Amino acid sequence: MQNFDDVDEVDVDALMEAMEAEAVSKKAPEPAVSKSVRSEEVPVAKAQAVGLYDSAKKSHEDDMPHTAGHHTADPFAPREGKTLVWRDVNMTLAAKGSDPDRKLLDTVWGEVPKKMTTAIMGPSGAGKTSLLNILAGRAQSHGKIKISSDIRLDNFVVDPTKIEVRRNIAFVAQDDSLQVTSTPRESIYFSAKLRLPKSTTEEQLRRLTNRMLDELGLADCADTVVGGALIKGISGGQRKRTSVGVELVTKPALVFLDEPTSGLDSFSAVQLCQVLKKVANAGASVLFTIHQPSSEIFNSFDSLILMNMGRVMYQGPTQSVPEYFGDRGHPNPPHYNPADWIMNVAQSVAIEQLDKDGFFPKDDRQVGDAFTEAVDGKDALGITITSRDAAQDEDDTPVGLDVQIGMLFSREMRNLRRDTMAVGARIGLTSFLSLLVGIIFLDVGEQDSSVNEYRQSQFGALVMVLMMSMFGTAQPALLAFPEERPVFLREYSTNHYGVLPYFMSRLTIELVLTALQILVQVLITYFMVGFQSNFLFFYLTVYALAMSSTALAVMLGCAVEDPKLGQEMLPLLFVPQMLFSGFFVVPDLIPVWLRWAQYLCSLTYAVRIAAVEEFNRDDCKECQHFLDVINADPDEVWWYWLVLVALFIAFRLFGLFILRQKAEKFY
Ligand SMILES: Nc1ncnc2c1ncn2[C@@H]1O[C@H](COP(=O)(O)OP(=O)(O)OP(=O)(O)O)[C@@H](O)[C@H]1O
Repeated sequence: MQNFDDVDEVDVDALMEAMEAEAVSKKAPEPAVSKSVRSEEVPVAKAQAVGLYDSAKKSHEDDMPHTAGHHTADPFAPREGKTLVWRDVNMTLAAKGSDPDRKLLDTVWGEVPKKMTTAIMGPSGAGKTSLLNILAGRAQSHGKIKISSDIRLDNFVVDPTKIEVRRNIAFVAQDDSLQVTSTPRESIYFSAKLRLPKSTTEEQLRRLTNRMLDELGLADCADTVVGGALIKGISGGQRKRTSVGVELVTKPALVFLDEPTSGLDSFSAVQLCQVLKKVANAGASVLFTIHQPSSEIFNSFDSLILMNMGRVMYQGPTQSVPEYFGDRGHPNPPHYNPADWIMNVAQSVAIEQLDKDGFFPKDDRQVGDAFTEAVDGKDALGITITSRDAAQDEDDTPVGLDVQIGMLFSREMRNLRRDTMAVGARIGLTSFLSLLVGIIFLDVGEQDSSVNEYRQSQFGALVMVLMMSMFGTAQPALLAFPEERPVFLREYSTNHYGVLPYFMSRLTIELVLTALQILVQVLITYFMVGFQSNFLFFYLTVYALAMSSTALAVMLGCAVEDPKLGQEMLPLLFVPQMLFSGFFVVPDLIPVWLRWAQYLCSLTYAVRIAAVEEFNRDDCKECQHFLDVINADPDEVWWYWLVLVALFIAFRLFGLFILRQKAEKFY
């Protein structure tokens, strides 16, 4: 064999020939990029490495045109692939007490070549998920975790934590985060509609969706809701396949999946792997972690990365695995599933012994200089530089904000229609509490307000109705976002829609739902208590307070990750409001240094507006005095309205800001 010590000087064609000869003997699927780096194969590895980086440069020349595949209704249409290469990926957990630093990933290297399926295997805790997350931009240094890496996409250095890069990677996480009230058909269509170019016709979207459902064996449950903890729906395996379909329908060039076959029966697992293979054949690079594959599934992978204790124990073509292990003293016993065998070796043989046996190959690929300039006018994401500024190719234009808001809104409406229990419980509870208040304060509003006791009760009824609207609407709003968070994060990070359309569609739903809830509440209490204010004015006041309270709750919901924590924090935001309402303590008696806080309380303003409307009567001097005591000035009602609306807008904007900050983080 030739001496390839000086790879930089070597004739690439000769190297390719040598590599092909080697690959033929091993029946490697795609010798141009696949590698095995045991010591006697170093020349081949180097040749492949040269091929790898050379192919990265050439990829722009010999690939399909950029828009290829966009305009067909075939989810397996040919596409421009991308090669992802990485080296020196390190992840360290900083020392704690007397424990030293712990290397969770140690100088990990590898690649996902285009047109191939690459599996990451390894014992539990080996670092598979951590590696996948780093490559997908879903992990970053934070707290005690330090991460460093050199990741290249078609030989451009990229930082996958950047949303632009992440959006080019179709990612199927281990936990399925699907909208529980959507069906698999609706979920896949939703993804296709929002992520494929605007020019894709409805007919194409429908056919793409149907094809995806058929390929993944989901045709029988295509119109059953996904379901969740409270709603009965499709099975766990069907959910998993739906998650895969949601990503694959967009014809991605890079597909990452975290344990896509877990929870699937063996038939469905094979079916899914065949689908992944088809996607790879279409040009995509497919990378996934997998636990205990059957030998049939194992042999279907083109390439394997075996991780052990945060290090790369093997990297190369799957077909070479038995030989690689055999050469190192661990031959695969006859009729033994090679996947089980290599896991067995990885887990039962001491790491020092494995080192001695010659596992854990070093990365001796010749990593050339990364591209810094666009190749053929295209950058790392395969986007023509000019089209970044102005979408040159009309057909490639993504859908606009209108479509995003429309799709999100109709999904929310569908959610309301299907989750009747949640809406029913909300309206039912409101009716019950309103009736209770109505019975307790029956006709109180019709009594003589100049009598101190009656006036106190009237004011009590007023504050009670307002507080009820505050809690009754804030609670569901607070819980809604943390519950929906996983779905939002997945969809946002995979480029379904922006933060603003999501926020707007949620706001619209809240406006409608809250209007209905408050109408029920006001209809019951207004007439039973016998309030003296104008009905419409009373309704608007209660509604404005409810919207401002939901804005505060949504802000809190966006800030906390755990719904339980949010619920516990709710009293912290609302109890002070009650104290400043003027009902429990006259504002002038509150310590001066704390009084400023009342200006942040929407309840204070709503109480003042409602009190002025109820008690500002010329025939009742006591009422005028009462308004003075609670600091409700009839001449300043417009000002109270202004603050109430301003608080609503401020809380909403702040919520939007927090959501935007959090949307880009996964850790
Ligand atoms: N944020 C973190 N903080 C502390 N340790 C972490 C963190 N993330 C990962 N680890 C540790 O890193 C190691 C690798 O974890 P990882 O989840 O990547 O393994 P895995 O191979 O995917 O395991 P499994 O097959 O069980 O999912 C584990 O020991 C895990 O405890």
